[in-house]
Amino acid sequence: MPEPLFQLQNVSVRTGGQSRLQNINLSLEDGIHTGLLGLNGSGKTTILQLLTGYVWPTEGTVHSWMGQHGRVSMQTLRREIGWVSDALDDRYRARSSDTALEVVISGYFASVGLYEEPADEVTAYARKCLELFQVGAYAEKPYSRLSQGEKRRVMLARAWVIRPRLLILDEPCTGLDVKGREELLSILERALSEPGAPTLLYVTHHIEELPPAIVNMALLKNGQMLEHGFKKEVLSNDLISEAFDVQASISWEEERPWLRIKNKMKNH
Ligand SMILES: Nc1ncnc2c1ncn2[C@@H]1O[C@H](COP(=O)(O)OP(=O)(O)OP(=O)(O)O)[C@@H](O)[C@H]1O
Repeated sequence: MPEPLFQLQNVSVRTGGQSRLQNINLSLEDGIHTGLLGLNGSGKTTILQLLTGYVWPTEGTVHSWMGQHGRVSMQTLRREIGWVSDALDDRYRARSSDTALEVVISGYFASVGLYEEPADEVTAYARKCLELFQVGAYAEKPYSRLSQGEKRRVMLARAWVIRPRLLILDEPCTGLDVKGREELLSILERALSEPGAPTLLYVTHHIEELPPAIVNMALLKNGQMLEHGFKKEVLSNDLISEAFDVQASISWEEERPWLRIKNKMKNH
């Protein structure tokens, strides 16, 4: 059995009287890439914040491979988690002259902007990460002038440069056209087959963009876990219809699921 990287046990989160998650049990296994799926407001971001210690459970416990949250240094843990999100991209908006290479190296220092002189090995590895995500040619270009697809790949390289154990991709295909999405997914798939690649947690509300490498799925609805387990069992017609409040069916093309809506709103 693979060892759990993270385990949420009976976790509930309430903030300011509002329930965000209720009685969540979730185990992320080392080397088993997992997708986290649910509509807007279903609790996906709250789970990410729990894993990274930016939100604490009102009830229940969170464990990582380092130990129970609250008993281990969150700073040390965060050094081993790569997180790609639009929120991070936004923080680079004001830094229009940073090059793609500087953006990647800043990931090594867990900063937005580069304030330290990197060792040669760090710079060399940052270039390798850019190559891995096929944006090596843009190393000296300002990040702000890259296309959405190129920016996203630079951000992947930024997350990769710390050699994370867990790689969180939070809606990585938002804003990409179909070609950009497919390019990103195939480059990601190749990167995940590299020796020492991290375990992936892929967060989305779009089924079509789940990469083939995903093995397990966790399906959320209204702050509750509808189902968690092997993807082909979790992504069933009934469970997806329930999660998305529509009559839906899933068809599989090799390892990729595609969604078809049979009719409009389920309960309307
Ligand atoms: N800081 C907060 N204080 C109170 N309630 C919050 C807070 N952040 C989120 N919530 C609520 O918690 C629930 C889950 O939100 P969350 O952001 O985790 O969902 P999500 O699945 O990530 O949504 P999206 O796909 O829109 O990002 C929602 O009802 C939301 O309104």
